[in-house]
Amino acid sequence: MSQEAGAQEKAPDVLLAVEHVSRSFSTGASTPPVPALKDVSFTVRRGEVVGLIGRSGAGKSTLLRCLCALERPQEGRILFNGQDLATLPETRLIDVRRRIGLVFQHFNLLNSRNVAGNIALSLQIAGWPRARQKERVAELLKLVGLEGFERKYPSQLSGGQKQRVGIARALAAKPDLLLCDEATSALDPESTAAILNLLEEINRSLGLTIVLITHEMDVVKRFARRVLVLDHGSLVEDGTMMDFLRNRARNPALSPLLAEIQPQLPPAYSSRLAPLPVTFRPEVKDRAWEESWRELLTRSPGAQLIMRLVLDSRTAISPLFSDLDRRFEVETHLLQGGVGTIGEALAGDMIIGLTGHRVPETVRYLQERASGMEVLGYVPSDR
Ligand SMILES: Nc1ncnc2c1ncn2[C@@H]1O[C@H](COP(=O)(O)OP(=O)(O)OP(=O)(O)O)[C@@H](O)[C@H]1O
Repeated sequence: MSQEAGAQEKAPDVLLAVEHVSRSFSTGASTPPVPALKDVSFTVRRGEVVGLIGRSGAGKSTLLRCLCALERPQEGRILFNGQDLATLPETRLIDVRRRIGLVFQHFNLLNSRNVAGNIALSLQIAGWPRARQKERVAELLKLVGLEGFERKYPSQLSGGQKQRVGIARALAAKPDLLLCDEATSALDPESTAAILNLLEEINRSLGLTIVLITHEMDVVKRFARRVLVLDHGSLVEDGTMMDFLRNRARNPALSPLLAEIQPQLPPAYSSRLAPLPVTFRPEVKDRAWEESWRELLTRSPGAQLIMRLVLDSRTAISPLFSDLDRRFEVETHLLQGGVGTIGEALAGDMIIGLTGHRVPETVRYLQERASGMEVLGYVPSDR
């Protein structure tokens, strides 16, 4: 049995398997090659919606080009429907590319063709008989909410409408995978929300696998159930949005991305935030840390311990703050954030201040209950 057939048999629900993919670019004889992707591995199951995020230069475009077989990795395999795009002959790659629909940031519509003509172009390229093209175009216009727009030209459409045409064109030949490259980055917030809703609807109704590549954290938070994070060419996270929030403290690469969506300490507090005399280490039952808090209170009675808390849906809706007051006689101040929807579930993401003598016990108690926690420091008493 070939390696390819073996991979497909092992996991028939896996549409895409990226295995140890590396790609670098040479920029001249005297300079070392620039690594764009370093040993990247992940799989995407059929019907999944995955958000792939990274800052500028993280390697997103390079990965996208490898996924749609426009570029080959120097190392590793990219199995799409069990076929390795890294080694498949060019003649067979043409068929593979037809199984992948691409949605672009700047829509890439032909201005000389009307809406119907732009969508039909995909069908012509895929060799659909002319008689079936008209019916398929009508079906697609209905799907993307553009019935009655077939004779309009791109110049007569808004950005959101152009992207709907782009999505219809990408779906025309019934691909197995929809790859969206910064599909909402050129749109205003309202059109972004509408396009993300449309993609969600398409995933639900057609069961289509979608990989959305973006640098916008807000888009991923809103859309994807699973998040992949690229940083300097390496895959540094693969999990749910909640995993992502939980791991913030552990993985410094995530902080700048999460700063876009997570609550930040208000300036009145951040300007006074000081490091604790002894760092809280969640893994150690540390007497020195507990004693240092009591000693700090003698110098600054009423000091507030400042921490970031991530709560799962059950804890987020529980009366947690009054529970802390009852158990430990601490006051809890909600400084920023609260409870909202993350991915598909309700969750808490907040910054709180704790005052009281039993703050160390409270922090340990929260440690057991919170999905994620980070002690940021303390703010001295202003009394
Ligand atoms: N053709 C190329 N020649 C030389 N270097 C390249 C080439 N393509 C990409 N790179 C380099 O590879 C790295 C990753 O680039 P890539 O375009 O994949 O990142 P990106 O995450 O898509 O960034 P952006 O969000 O800014 O588009 C960068 O350091 C980039 O300069």
